Amino acid sequence: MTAVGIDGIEIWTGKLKLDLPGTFAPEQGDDPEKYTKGLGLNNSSFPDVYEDIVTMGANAAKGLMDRKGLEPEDVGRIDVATESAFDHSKPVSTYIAGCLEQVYDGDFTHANKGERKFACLAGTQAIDDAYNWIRAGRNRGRPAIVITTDTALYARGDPGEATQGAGAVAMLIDEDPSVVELSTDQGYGSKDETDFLKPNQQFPSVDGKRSVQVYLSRMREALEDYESVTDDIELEDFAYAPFHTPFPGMVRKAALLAYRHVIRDTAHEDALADEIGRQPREGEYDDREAYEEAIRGYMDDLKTTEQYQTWYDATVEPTLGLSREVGNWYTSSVHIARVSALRDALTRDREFVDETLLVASYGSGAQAEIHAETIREGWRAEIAGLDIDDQLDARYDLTWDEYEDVHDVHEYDMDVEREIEEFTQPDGEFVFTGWGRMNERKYEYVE
Ligand SMILES: CC(=O)CC(=O)SCCNC(=O)CCNC(=O)[C@H](O)C(C)(C)COP(=O)(O)OP(=O)(O)OC[C@H]1O[C@@H](n2cnc3c(N)ncnc32)[C@H](O)[C@@H]1OP(=O)(O)O
Repeated sequence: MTAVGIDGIEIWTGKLKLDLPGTFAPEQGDDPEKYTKGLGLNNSSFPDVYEDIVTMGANAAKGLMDRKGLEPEDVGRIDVATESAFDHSKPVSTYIAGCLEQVYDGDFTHANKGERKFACLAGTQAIDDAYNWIRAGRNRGRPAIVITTDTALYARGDPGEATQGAGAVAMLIDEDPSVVELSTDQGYGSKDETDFLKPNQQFPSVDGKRSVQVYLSRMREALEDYESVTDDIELEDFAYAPFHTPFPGMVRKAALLAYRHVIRDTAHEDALADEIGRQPREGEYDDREAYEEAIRGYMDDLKTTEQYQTWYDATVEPTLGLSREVGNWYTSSVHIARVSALRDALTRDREFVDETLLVASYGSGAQAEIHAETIREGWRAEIAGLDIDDQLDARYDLTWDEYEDVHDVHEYDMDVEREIEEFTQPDGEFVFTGWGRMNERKYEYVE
């Protein structure tokens, strides 16, 4: 079967930055280490006043098309995944295609466009759609562009405010891909949950503590489902394991749970037995409560072992690099985790063509999905071509007062009476310019 997967990637970060330990923590009266060590975040990205999900998505897509030498007619499909859409009918992909048509000679008239929604999972689902479309032979040899784009803002004062972020990723999905080939096998964990939702509102209603538990439960179910369609997973099978990363501390919890699950009844469990005992088995306990307490004790011990730490440092920690500097990008989050892993491999000059990633996506509401990806020959050139370090360095560092203004500017219901100036100068990018006669948002390309 022809390989299908990710052939190219571009990232666009919001052009502003909030320093969490330096600027946010003092205003909250918090110890800065709650952010750097507890949540695992240093900075969040924010959109400047002329940026939104369309400009960020269009800028990422233009970067991708230019790098891959594509014209609009070459593209058969544009799907956008977002949980920050401002229009209940017209998909964001049409706005983005409209932007791109301002700068290319051709148009996307014969491209299929859509929008995917399942919280942060939607980007992975949009990749699935493209994969299925190509595998079904309906693509006429053309690739798909999948764009994940979000302004992940929370209401002021919500505990989630510390985990905000804004940015976009554009990915080219094609046959014979340069970066990774996607596995056909997938595992799902899915249940109707009300942990994080936006019922006709811009900012989420969140039960933060519960959302953490829901994430872990759905991930466990997805892992079990994935194991049921593949051979049992071995730790050695995966070079990196990129997870959906709302904040790195969440992944720390998920990785520990996944490790415990995967090593059960293996030589890895045996090797730890002298140090921390074997994993509790439910049948050995009188009731569920006692069993769960024993599991918690085992996990506390497990995370201190050298065996676990070595695996975590090699396989999971490198996936968190970008997240620590940008915060939660919702639909993009697992995709920047993958890029972080590949950047780590590049820095280490690692030869790992044909090695495998275990990719774990998640969306509140709630569903997790797990699949594998195989590294392809062209990964190194694609990842070396990213300019994300320059973008991160160029971000404008907001003061507290400026952060409050920026949050107000991006809040739909907020009537900002004073004029808030842009903090950065647009340069070779799409910008938001105001509203049209039908309340549509308008965009221009600034040279
Ligand atoms: C939103 C999505 O993208 C979808 C999902 O993944 S849902 C799952 C994740 N959920 C979210 O991201 C929801 C939005 N976030 C939130 O609501 C909140 O950020 C949160 C509930 C996750 C945490 O908020 P909080 O209650 O203010 O933080 P709190 O739990 O006190 O502290 C965070 C961590 O820092 C640790 N910490 C606190 N102070 C510390 C200090 N001084 N030094 C070191 N660590 C510290 C805490 O112990 C805690 O770690 P553990 O959970 O491992 O114990």
